[in-house]
Amino acid sequence: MGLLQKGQWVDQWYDTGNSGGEFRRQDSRFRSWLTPDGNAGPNGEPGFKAEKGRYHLYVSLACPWAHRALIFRRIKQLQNYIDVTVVDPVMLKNGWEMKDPLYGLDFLYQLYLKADSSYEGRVTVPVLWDKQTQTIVSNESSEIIRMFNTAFNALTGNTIDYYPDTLHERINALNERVYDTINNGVYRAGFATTQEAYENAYHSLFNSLDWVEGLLARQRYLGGGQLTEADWRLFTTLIRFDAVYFGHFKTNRQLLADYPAISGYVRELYQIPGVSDTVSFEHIKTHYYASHVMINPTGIIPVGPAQDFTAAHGREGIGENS
Ligand SMILES: N[C@@H](CCC(=O)N[C@@H](CS)C(=O)NCC(=O)O)C(=O)O
Repeated sequence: MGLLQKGQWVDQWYDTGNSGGEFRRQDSRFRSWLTPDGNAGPNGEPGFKAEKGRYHLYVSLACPWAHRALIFRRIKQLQNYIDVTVVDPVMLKNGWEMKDPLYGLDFLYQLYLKADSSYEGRVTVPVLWDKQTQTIVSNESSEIIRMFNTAFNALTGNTIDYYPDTLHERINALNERVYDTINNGVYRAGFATTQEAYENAYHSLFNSLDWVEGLLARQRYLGGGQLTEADWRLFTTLIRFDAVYFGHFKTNRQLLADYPAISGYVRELYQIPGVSDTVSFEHIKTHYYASHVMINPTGIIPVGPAQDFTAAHGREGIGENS
């Protein structure tokens, strides 16, 4: 675990010294957009044109943020348009390691330096790479999934919209709470270095999970009757919860298996065609338990829990009469 400083890789755990023991996630720095025609994206910067075979996605199968991008690649049928490299599950002193098919690199930080030799900061997945200009288009998963949602529609013919105009406000509000308290909330609990910071994260996490359970008892998806990006953003945290966060990050008031609506919902999303192919519990468990030596110094990877995401989800008809 480390970061780039002055063109050099430095092995360093997260610094929580100036934030009262609280883990603060660094903002992503590469924020360009893929667009159908290469015109500027929402942030006004020059865009990158959606083209078959031009872009490459670097992911970790362990990482919930990278997982979002992988799911959108699958559900938007982009497999023949964008190739993928999966980094090694264990991330230690050199950061993410890989067998890079494009340039023969060994470490993800080398790709960041190739894009920008003056880049400073953490080296994270996912990375959406442009082979043509040899740079990073984006390393921000929330924006990569928005690009995948629409940029290739004319090429693939897949026009399913996970961020429909009519639901923007609702989805944005859901995303904000889910990001702060659940997606990033589990990390704020797990990476806290003071009791207070951990407990704050723990309580806001379970307040939000109780709220999600209430919503999902009444309606099929987070935004109502329609599956949206808000569901996929939540799903990648939920699927890891009982196997990793509950124990490793000490978010252990209860298992998700003990929330009836949430657990049926996770099974439903897991069973959507193609999604299970994006889930690797081997990478998920190996990564967290073997990489975070500060939290789990023995590196022992738990054998359990026994889980069956293929069991009947029972979500048909939820919310239909309301
Ligand atoms: N905001 C980023 C966060 C990505 C992120 O933090 N990825 C983690 C893996 S789950 C990572 O690569 N961490 C390496 C590090 O922080 O050094 C996104 O959503 O794309």
